[in-house]
Amino acid sequence: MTGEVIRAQSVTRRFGDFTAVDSVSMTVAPGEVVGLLGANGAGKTTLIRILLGLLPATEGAVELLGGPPDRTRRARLGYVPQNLGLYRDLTVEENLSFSAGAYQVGVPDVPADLRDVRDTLVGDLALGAQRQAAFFVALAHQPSVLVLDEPTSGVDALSRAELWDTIRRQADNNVGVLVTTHYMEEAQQCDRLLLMASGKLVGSGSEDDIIGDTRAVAVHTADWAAAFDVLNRAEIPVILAGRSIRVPDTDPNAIVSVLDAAGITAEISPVRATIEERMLVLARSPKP
Ligand SMILES: Nc1ncnc2c1ncn2[C@@H]1O[C@H](COP(=O)(O)OP(=O)(O)OP(=O)(O)O)[C@@H](O)[C@H]1O
Repeated sequence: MTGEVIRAQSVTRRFGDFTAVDSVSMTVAPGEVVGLLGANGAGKTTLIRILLGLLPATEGAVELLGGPPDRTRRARLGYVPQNLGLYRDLTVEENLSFSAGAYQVGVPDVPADLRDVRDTLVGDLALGAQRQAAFFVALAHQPSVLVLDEPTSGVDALSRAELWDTIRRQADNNVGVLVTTHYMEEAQQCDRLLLMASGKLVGSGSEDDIIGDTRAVAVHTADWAAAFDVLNRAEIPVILAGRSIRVPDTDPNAIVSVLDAAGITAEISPVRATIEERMLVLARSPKP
């Protein structure tokens, strides 16, 4: 028996010849928010489904709340899957009643933000309100562990901030939270990060730990569109953010010579990579 709410020990999942999760060990403790990061297809959802006992591992062991992830332990879990897990042809209130019945708890009051739409079919709600409802339903039975698969995807910035307030309040009440996200500003709100690439856990710890010594080059030029085009054609991993050009994990001299050859004047400054750039580097060389 461990103090963690989630524990994976050398978990592997294969689909035929393909290894979706490759020998991953990780934990989530009560009261901490752990962010699970990785590019599309890195294996995050597959790992989550194994952790929750919804998919068997090919090898390795998982514990949810100190034991096998069976129905009894899942009753203490709040889970918001990517597709939200709500009944779209039931109203918000009906979803809440249904879930409360399944968990054998009283039906909580609909929160103020959702009161106007309590009698609306979930399928007719805007995505932000659907996500809010899914959160509320997942929390209604006061779970000890919360697992959120891209909980704020497609939600506006204000609703995102509110959902994160809710996540933080749960952790403050000693709930262990595992959350996947594609938003790097959200990754920064986690207590600890796990980074997956090609099924493997390739980084863990703080943002600094994840980035490690990965460097990037910032390219400043008035001809940013032409510079982007030329670098892209040279198969240099260039990123355009607004009018800023960044190139992770590449020799600055290679960038200068491609730009020189195209007659583009630019100022080049080596900088520390961001988490997104670290992920891009890993996605391009999937043998970490
Ligand atoms: N049932 C399955 N059969 C075959 N391959 C699968 C199955 N489920 C997942 N995969 C594959 O496993 C890999 C990991 O998928 P997974 O959904 O876990 O990634 P992810 O990191 O959650 O990606 P995303 O951010 O897009 O949700 C993908 O290549 C996916 O196609």
